[in-house]
Amino acid sequence: MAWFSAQLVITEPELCKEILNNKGELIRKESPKLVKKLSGDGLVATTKLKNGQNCESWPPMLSMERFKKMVASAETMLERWTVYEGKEIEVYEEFRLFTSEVISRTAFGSSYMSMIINEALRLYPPVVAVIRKVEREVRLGKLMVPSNLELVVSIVALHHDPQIWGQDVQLFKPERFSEGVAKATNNHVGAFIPFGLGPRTCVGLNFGTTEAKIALSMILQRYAFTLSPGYVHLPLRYLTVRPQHGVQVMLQSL
Ligand code: HEM
Repeated sequence: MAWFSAQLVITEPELCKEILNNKGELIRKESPKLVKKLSGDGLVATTKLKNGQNCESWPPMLSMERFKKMVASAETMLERWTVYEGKEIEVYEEFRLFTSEVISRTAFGSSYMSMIINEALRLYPPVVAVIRKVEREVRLGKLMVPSNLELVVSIVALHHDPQIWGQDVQLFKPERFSEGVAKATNNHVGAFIPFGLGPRTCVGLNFGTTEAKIALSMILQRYAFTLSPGYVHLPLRYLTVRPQHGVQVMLQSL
């Protein structure tokens, strides 16, 4: 736990769990202006309209137009299939590249690919921290926290705590997750939270991880790739964490 200007930065898994599990009566979600523009107040927020009625706010980034773009490739496939209307479709060709192994890996998690994705999200969590504001004085563990204080749940600190992950915390070791997240974190529920925790958990969790698995499966079926010697490792936080100079790879067609 540490002060960062007027904000209290929380790094203990138990406290983080307690804060994020709060349903918002005592500890409210607080987002930087830019994030608010994208995600509004989140999905569980209710705002008062001018006529006094309540209305559920819908995050701008979840607009229908954006969803349509996200599922564009599936739409293209479906469009191609419209010419087959009324006939049986030979789907084998469409799915030829999706071997049963890839499909089961993609669909049923617990694979080396899930371990790789978890380890990447551990070392480089795209969202480094989430912020909450204390509405009314509240007890957190042994602390009495006054109202209006901003709490920063530091995801990046939790993910780099050697007491949880061991002395090799800085190494990229997907095997940590070979027996699941609970085992990897020694049952510290709040220690691995790339998508947040509690009532405000990311709604894109399944979409995001499935999309990554499908994209990776498709690439790995067609190409082998190695990192280019020109790659410079420089993770940068600009709203989310990203490689400042991109990731240059050398592709070899299989
Ligand atoms: C690797 C990809 C992603 C990561 C690491 C991520 C991470 C997060 C985190 C940490 C939160 C919790 C914020 C908080 O507690 O204050 C969150 C919330 C949210 N995420 Fe994601 N996210 C990802 C992808 C997505 C995608 C693809 C979508 C949309 C399809 C999405 C939609 C949302 C929304 C709407 C919320 C707000 C939920 C609420 O406050 O009720 N995210 N995300």
